[in-house]
Amino acid sequence: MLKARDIHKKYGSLEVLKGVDIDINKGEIVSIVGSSGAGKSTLLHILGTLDKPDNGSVALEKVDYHQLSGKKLAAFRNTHIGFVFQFHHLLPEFTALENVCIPGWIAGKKKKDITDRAEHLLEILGIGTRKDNKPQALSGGEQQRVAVARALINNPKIVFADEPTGNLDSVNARELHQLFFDLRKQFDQTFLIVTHNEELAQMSDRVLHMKDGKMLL
Ligand SMILES: Nc1ncnc2c1ncn2[C@@H]1O[C@H](COP(=O)(O)OP(=O)(O)OP(=O)(O)O)[C@@H](O)[C@H]1O
Repeated sequence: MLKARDIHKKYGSLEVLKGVDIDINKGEIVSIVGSSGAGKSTLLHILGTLDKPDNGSVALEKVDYHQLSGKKLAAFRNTHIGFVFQFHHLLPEFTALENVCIPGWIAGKKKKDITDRAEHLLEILGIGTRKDNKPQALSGGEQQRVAVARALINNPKIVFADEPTGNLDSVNARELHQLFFDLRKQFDQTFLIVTHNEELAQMSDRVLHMKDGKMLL
């Protein structure tokens, strides 16, 4: 489903990615691990369209999306790619439900369909009763679940998660890990997760190890 070849990236004279290949199949939950500075987040940002590679290609179901630009790239990102970050980046003035709906509104889908799916996702994630609260009234774990629901609202082909549980205590982290697997079971959802969490890495279908800008075999 996701295929990247020979990804290179430099920041000034710093060579951060030195020819990375990656293949992810539909419905897989894959973790990327490696020491700090290995280039994991840079790779995830490139795969997720948030940054461009200097060289190499990235295709999602055969669409080489780094060839897209402007509005086409933004639309591709919004409809096909979900993101979960360490800090949830929820909008404080909107309720949990509204935060989940926003990417659906941007995609121009029917309001009722978006609301129904958002409510369903919040239910699955165990926070259905908290939907009318604004982020500040939610716990860290609840906020992160809202962020996961938001990532899933447009039924993305893949979700990229960068240290999704890095800011959570171990109980909340474990619960969120379990939810990724529940979502895979329910939607055949594909996840690529950068993590320092050993437990999450071990639960994954595959673990990819990065070192000094390269994927270890
Ligand atoms: N925008 C940028 N400009 C300059 N250097 C950058 C930029 N982004 C990342 N780097 C550098 O690239 C290297 C790889 O960073 P990256 O965040 O990808 O590593 P990482 O493996 O995700 O590390 P960590 O586990 O600490 O998050 C680091 O040396 C970092 O300082």
